[in-house]
Amino acid sequence: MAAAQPLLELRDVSKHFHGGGIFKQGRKVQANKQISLSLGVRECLGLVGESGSGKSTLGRVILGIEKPESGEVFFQGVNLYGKDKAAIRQVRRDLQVVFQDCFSSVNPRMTAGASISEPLENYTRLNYREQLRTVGELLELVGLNPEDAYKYPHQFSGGQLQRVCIARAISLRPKLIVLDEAVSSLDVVVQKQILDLLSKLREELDMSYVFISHDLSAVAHLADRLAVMCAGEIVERLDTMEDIHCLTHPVSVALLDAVLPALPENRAGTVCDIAAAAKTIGEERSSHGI
Ligand SMILES: Nc1ncnc2c1ncn2[C@@H]1O[C@H](COP(=O)(O)OP(=O)(O)OP(=O)(O)O)[C@@H](O)[C@H]1O
Repeated sequence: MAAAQPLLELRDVSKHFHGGGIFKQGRKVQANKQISLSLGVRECLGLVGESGSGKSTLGRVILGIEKPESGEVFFQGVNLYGKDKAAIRQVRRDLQVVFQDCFSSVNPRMTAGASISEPLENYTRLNYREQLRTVGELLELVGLNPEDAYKYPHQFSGGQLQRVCIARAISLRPKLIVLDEAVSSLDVVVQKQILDLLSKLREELDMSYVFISHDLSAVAHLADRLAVMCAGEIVERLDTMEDIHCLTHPVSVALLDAVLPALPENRAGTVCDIAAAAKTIGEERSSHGI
C-alpha cells in the first residue's frame, strides 16, 4: 500500500538574497540551503534557530510568497511555485500565517470583525448575515466575545489582538498555519494561554502548524517534531520532543541553555538538566497557574 501523501513537502529548497545599498554591495546571503522536510496532517513542526538562521524566510517559502531559486514546495500535492495557478489559488486558502506583531498585522482603521471577514470575502460567497454569524463563532472559538467584532485594534490587549489574528487565520478552516514567532512578543502568562489555545484549535480543527520560534520552551509546549536551523541549513532534527535532551549541535545546546527553568529548585546548571527543564517547563507553568 502506498504511503499517505504528506500535507507539506519541501525538496532541496534553496533561497538566497543579494544585499542592497552602498554598505552591502554584492554580498550574497544564503538564507535557506538545500532544505528538505515534510509535515503530516495534524502535526506541528517546531522550527528553531538563532536570529538570522533563515527561519522566517523558510516560513515565507512554505507560504508560497518567497520563490526559492531551486527546489520544490508541495502543499496538498500542488507545487506552490509551479504552473497550475488555479490549483495554487485553490490550496492557498488552506495555508495561513500568524505573525509575531499582531498590531502591524491588522489595519488599525478596521474593526476586528472586518479584519476577520477579509479572507471570507476573498474566498467565500457568504452573505452579510452569514459573515456576521461566522465572525461571532470565530471570536468565540478563540476565547473572545462576538461583540468584540466591533472593536478597533487599539481597544485590545496584545494577547486579545493575537486571538483576533488567530481567528482571521482559521476563518477559512486552513490545513496548515505558519506561526512565525506568534507568541514571542507576549508575556509568559499570555504566551501560555495562546499556546493552549493553539493546541486546542489544532485538535478541534485538524490543523498542522509550522511553529517558528527561538524559544525552545514554547516550542516544546506545542511541537511534535523539531528542526534546528543554523546559517540557512537544518543542522539537527528530532522526530519526537521526548528526545529534546539528546540535542547535540552547538546551536541546539545554546538554545537549550537559553531556557531558564521556571523554578529555582530546577536550576541545577547542566545542559542536560536544562534540557529536562525545557521539556517540563510547560507543566511547571500550568501547575503554578501561569
Ligand atoms: N528581503 C531580504 N533581503 C535581503 N536579505 C534578507 C531578506 N530577508 C532575509 N534576509 C536575510 O536572510 C537571512 C535569514 O533571515 P531570516 O529573517 O529568514 O532569519 P530568521 O532566522 O527568521 O531571523 P529572526 O529570528 O531574527 O527573525 C538574514 O541574514 C537576513 O538578513
